[in-house]
Amino acid sequence: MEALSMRGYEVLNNPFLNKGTGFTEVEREELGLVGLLPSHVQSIDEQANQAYAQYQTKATNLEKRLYLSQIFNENRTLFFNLLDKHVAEFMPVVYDPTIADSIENYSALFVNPQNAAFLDINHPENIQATLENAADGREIDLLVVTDAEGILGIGDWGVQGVDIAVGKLMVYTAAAGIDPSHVLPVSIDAGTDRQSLLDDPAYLGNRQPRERGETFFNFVDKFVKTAQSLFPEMYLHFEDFGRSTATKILNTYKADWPTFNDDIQGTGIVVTAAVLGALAITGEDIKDQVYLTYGAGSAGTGIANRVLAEFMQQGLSEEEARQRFYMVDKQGLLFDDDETLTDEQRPFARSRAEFEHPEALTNLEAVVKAVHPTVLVGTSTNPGSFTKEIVEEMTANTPHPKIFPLSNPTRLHEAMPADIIKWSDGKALVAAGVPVDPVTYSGVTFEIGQANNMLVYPGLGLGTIVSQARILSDGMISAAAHALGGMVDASQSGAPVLPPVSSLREMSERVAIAVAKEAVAEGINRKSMPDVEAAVKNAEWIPEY
Ligand SMILES: NC(=O)c1ccc[n+]([C@@H]2O[C@H](COP(=O)([O-])OP(=O)(O)OC[C@H]3O[C@@H](n4cnc5c(N)ncnc54)[C@H](O)[C@@H]3O)[C@@H](O)[C@H]2O)c1
Ligand SMILES: O=C(O)C[C@H](O)C(=O)O
Ligand SMILES: [Mn+2]
Repeated sequence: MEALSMRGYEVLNNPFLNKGTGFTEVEREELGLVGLLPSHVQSIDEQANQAYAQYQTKATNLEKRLYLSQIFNENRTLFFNLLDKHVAEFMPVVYDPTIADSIENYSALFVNPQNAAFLDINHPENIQATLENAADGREIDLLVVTDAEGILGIGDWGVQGVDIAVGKLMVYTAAAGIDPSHVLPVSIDAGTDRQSLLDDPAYLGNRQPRERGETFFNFVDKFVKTAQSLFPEMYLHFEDFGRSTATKILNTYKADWPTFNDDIQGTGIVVTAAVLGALAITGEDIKDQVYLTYGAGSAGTGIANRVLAEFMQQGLSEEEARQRFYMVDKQGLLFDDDETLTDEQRPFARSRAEFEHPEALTNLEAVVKAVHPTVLVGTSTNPGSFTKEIVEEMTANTPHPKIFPLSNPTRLHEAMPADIIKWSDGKALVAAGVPVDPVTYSGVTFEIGQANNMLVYPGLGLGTIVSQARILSDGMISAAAHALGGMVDASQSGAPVLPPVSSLREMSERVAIAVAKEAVAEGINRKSMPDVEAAVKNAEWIPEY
């Protein structure tokens, strides 16, 4: 960034350069800031303490988020310094679940475009100018793009979904020290099928039905090719695309460019790590597990593929591994004679001949009774669907059921961890998509792991960016799952199946090192890395002046 060519208000109004009252007297002289600020020079710690005191006066999480966004809009360094000091407390406010409220209210709350690139489906000719304008001469290493067709579990939010790209990038910096001046959030405004937005006079996006098919895919392709030519070092992260486009887009680009789909791959890694963590606690063998997906969309099938790969890595043939997987979606257990199956579901579909009464397997409870899962993962967006009966049934058939309700935000969780622990008489190992408080049951305090892709995507991105890996390989993804899965404390009763969010930085660094080492081992790093650990540590941006 051409910091020194800017002066006065240009500097104060640039969130990547602004230090506010933190500018020293010398800097004020040099940058034409004399008289533009109150005279007292504050340290970043003083600024952060003052901001934290203000933060605490805000009544709701959404108000807290808006307050922090204001700091983000004005001074990125201060924002990330503050986030660093209070990471576990701020994460639910900056990110999930509060981010869902900010997306739903984006147009009404709009004050600042937050340096995002807003691509308009009606103007493919503007893609290049949009990306160039938004990058504003900055080198871009990381781009998070959403078309917002499937925001969390809350569906299509049109241009308002841009907040998920901004929010995911906040987590990249907070967790893995990605330099916030080297990132770009991107919204593809392809219209929306949400009638309430189309009817809302305050809605800030295109008021038209969502564009699909060839027009949509051609637009995405033009965007990807343009971004690749403008930002040749870029790691490309796709977020919250719809079930019918997410895998297709990932598969189009992943063999030639470092491309990542967070819902499919990030969630796959975190849940694999959670399964490995749970098995480390119970001492069970992965080969004895029976895995049931509830909600077989992008996340559900992405997770199942990653856990399946882990079964195979641990010695099962593909056929043996597939025998241990079942999938339930709206229609019930997925059968191979069902013509509505998606391409991603089909390999997991079962034969009706395996069951005495296949016609009865149209709901989760019936399937749980028939297949006796030991692992149940919810990515269905169907709240309350892991009932007492289901949890009791699993507990009757396996000593330690592993039950992970992952649908976000909180109101969509398939069950709340406290209920699962109660219904299983303290036997279940639970992880949830959002942060939840520890649960005390029969004298044991259970810490609940947060099986959210935030635990892994920042480190995965950092490791890939630092090594300048040509692609994000399957081996790098597996290395990330193992790095995270090896971080549980099996000796402590009530231990979580995943490490706590308070150790996000340590986790991300560990994942980044494992991922970069794997890139080097595979020979796909474009940057030579004699000392991977040092390279990862040196790459981490520190939020100080
Ligand atoms: N914890 C995490 O890190 C994480 C990551 C990704 C997604 N998720 C959550 O998972 C959920 C799904 O996300 P996605 O991206 O896979 O969405 P998606 O739309 O691709 O998939 C949802 C699937 O659930 C199915 N479904 C809907 N209602 C159902 C019902 N009543 N019974 C059974 N199946 C039903 C849909 O048919 C679809 O196949 C969301 O709530 C999202 O927030 C969590
Ligand atoms: O955004 C999150 O909190 C996780 C995940 O990517 C989701 O779509 O729910
Ligand atoms: Mn997502």
